[in-house]
Amino acid sequence: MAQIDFRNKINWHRRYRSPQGVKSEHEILRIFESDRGRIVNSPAIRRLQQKTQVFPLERNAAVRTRLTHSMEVQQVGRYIAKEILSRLKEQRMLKAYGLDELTAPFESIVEMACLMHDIGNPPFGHFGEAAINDWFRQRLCPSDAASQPLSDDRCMVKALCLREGEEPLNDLRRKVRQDLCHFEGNAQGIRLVHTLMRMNLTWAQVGCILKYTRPAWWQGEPPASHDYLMKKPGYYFSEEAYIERLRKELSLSPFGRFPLTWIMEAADDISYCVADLEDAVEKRIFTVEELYQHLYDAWGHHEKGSLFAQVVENAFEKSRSNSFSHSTEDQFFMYLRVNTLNKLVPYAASRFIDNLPAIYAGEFNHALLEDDSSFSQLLELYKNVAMHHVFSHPDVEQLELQGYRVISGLLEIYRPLLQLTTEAFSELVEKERIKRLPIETRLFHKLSTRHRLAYVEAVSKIDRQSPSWPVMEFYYRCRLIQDYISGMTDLYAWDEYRKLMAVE
Ligand SMILES: Nc1nc2c(ncn2[C@H]2C[C@H](O)[C@@H](COP(=O)(O)OP(=O)(O)OP(=O)(O)O)O2)c(=O)[nH]1
Ligand SMILES: [Mg+2]
Repeated sequence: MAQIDFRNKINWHRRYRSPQGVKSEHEILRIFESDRGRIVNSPAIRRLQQKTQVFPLERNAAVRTRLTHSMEVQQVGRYIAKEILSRLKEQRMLKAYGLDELTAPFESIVEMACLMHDIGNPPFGHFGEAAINDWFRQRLCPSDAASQPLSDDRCMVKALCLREGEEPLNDLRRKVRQDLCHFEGNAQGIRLVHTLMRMNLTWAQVGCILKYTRPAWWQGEPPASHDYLMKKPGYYFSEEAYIERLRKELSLSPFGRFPLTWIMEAADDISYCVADLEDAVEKRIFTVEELYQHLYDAWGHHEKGSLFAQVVENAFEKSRSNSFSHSTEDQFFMYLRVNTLNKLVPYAASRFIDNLPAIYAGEFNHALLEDDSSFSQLLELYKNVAMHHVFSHPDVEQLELQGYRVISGLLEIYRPLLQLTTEAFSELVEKERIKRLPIETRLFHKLSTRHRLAYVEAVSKIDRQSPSWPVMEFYYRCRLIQDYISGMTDLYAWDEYRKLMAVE
């Protein structure tokens, strides 16, 4: 394995107009401060304030949104990063790992990746994702393209149907059909940061949000050595060349991950597991007493001094013993959060350090908090109780079904744009108004300029005489629709849907 030297990973260059030459510690710090400014001031971050964490369309402002959740993840990520760096300092390993002048960028990259980690999530979270994928799957049937050209290929788009004897083109058709049916929040995040918002962040900062390393067009099982890292799609065909360059810039192996990404992932896991339970109490899905009982029952085996006793039981007892100054609920969650962090953060830090060679190489095929320790068991406990008692609550499921319906409905409304021929759509893009296409013209005007420009730029690079032109044009047109709909906030999607369905 390569020698650990973080100077080869914390690459402060940018894709465009990159700083050049040798940089001092101070100058490198400034580059990462610039990344922070670009991220914090981005409208995509602000949109997270109206996106679902667990409860769609929530009016109670004390319940978390994706934005308030992301701020908490940022704080936990910073805590883990500091813990790792302090330990390495005590072990006098900072210099050996090339980190002695890079501790501040290390922390900053983790923090900002945490703040951005959900930036590509569509409205209504996983239900929005499922709605997009189901809708495209029903029309493109990627499974029919998996083998030879079929006479009964159910794909509704002519340009994407496989044809005898058109082999290289058929491969492209397979790839496109697969890719478009694997919309994923993390992959959309990469697209947003690079292609749509053109934030031009440092390579290291983007590398840190590449959570999964499977291309969206991947078919079949991922290799066992990378089955965790390739659990979900991490980037699209449209960003293939960019990711290839990113890999070179960060010395990443083909399906390897950037080392600091494991910290972002652990911070997310630690944050949401307690927060989701707290939100459920705020929403009166259960009381603290009922929650405690659920946790107690689900833990099963109770032994004196267990992690459950140290964290959950301790929080419960403390919150009852001094309930005069605050509400029991606030007290319970304060202690539960503090106890949980005090156990899980040091554990995540030691897992990172103990597995540093594999993590540095990008090949550690697990989450930091995924092993058979009691620490991972505690995290699982919180998630299981949330799964059984919160996500499955009738009100939550009702709203999720509505969210699914809204996203499918919006796709249906915009379908006329996908039904135009390549020639007709190209004419519409060029002239922006075509008399014989009144509906398509009006739908086209509703798309955001940023997304339209990304489409125009992508198709401008394709040779219109090449046989792949209609395939690629249609690909980018679908991306355009997915960009537009996934970029909406929950509330915006809801309002748009009602307006366009003319129900008010
Ligand atoms: N309402 C609802 N929320 C859910 C459900 N499953 C998970 N959640 C919540 C729990 C967490 O607050 C949050 C999990 O975050 P993400 O949606 O980003 O997924 P996760 O981080 O697990 O996966 P990722 O690796 O980022 O794709 O979503 C569900 O079925 N319904
Ligand atoms: Mg996530």
